[in-house]
Amino acid sequence: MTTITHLDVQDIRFPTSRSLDGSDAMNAAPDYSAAYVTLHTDHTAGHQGHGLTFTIGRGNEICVAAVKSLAAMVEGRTLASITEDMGGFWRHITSGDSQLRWIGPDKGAIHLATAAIVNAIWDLWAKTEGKPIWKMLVDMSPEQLVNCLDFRFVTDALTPEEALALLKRNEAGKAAREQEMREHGYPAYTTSAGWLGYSDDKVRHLAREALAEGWTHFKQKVGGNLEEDRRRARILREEIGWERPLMMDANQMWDVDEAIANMRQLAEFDPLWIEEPTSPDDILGHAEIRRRLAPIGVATGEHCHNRVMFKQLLQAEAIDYCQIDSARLGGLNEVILVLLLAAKYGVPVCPHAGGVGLCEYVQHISLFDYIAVSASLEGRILEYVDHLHEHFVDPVVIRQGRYQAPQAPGYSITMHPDSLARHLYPHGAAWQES
Ligand SMILES: C[C@H](O)[C@@H](O)CC(=O)C(=O)O
Ligand SMILES: [Mg+2]
Repeated sequence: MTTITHLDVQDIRFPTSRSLDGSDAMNAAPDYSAAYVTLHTDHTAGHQGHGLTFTIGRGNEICVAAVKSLAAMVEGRTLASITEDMGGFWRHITSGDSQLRWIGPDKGAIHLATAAIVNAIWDLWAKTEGKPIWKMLVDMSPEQLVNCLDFRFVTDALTPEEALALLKRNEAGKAAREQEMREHGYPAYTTSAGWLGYSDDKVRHLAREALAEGWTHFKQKVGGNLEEDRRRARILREEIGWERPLMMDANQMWDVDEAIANMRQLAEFDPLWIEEPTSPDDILGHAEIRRRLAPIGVATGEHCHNRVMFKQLLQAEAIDYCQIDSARLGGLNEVILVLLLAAKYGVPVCPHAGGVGLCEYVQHISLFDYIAVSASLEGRILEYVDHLHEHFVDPVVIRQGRYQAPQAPGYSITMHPDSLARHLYPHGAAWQES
């Protein structure tokens, strides 16, 4: 029996703003950061659970404080007492302390902190089972998976019985799809040539490099100056041609009518989707943009903080692509629920991964989605950004623009101790250099 003896949380920050990696129109100079959780245990093999939530610098200390406030929910508990009723555990950590719930509910720093802890529990569980998360999920029965979910507030759109039926409908082909993923990997697109703060030369050079590496789908940032957006789109089209899909991401810069007007200007570059065209909370605004911009698709989700928001985006037919974020939703339990909601509404899930550790997380989610939930790759493409993977013990592996299925047990989110020490904010060595 494994007991979680105590929880540690560290404020880890990478000075990515120095090179403008990750920059966009709204987030001009992000320092990719993580509130990094370690669950210490008395497991005889010394297993620890790791999880992180992602921020872009200042404010990371607020997530760290929120993790500390939630720590008592898991400290002293046996892993089995949690995993035998994962749905109940998730209800407990999100609603069990009504005073803490008040500063959410299911949103903001407290929900980001929830994600870090919940994902650390899943990581620990998968390590003790000796399986990567995606494989552990694929091997669970539909009943076990449904037992991990909290359907509160979504039963008008998805009941446990419907979730069970969705998971059962594609059971037949699971083994073949697993084999296919092990052999070929999951298709991805790169955002790394398209950050807003990069010079034209850098965009051109990175696009060429990415093409040579076998990338077939590209994303660029827009939403600053329209003429500059057009110039960068022209560069990208010159390099990648017109056959390869190009996506655009405005990171919430526009009002609804502005988004429509600006995207009509950018339509000549044939974008597959416009991502976060407006406020992430404006469900009807997204629906309006989608209706008036078709056939350009509308994508959103990296700032969509819970299952209720996704439910409404789907009910309102507001999105063509559902971009769940593995650390903004309250961890894997809520992610799985949204995968099922999206499957019910027939909307492809293309997870967000622009951040530290997010690529490591989402590869598991998309593999599980394909093998056990959607059984389709149509309209599905997983984001990749080429930053900070060297800090992870089991980093993502990409070949010819496809994520290779991870083999190591866990959620691939464990970081090297020296990386943690070096990037501990504010005293780590990385923060002492100018
Ligand atoms: C601040 C982040 O880098 C953001 O730009 C990521 C993002 O929007 C994406 O990857 O999509
Ligand atoms: Mg984005």
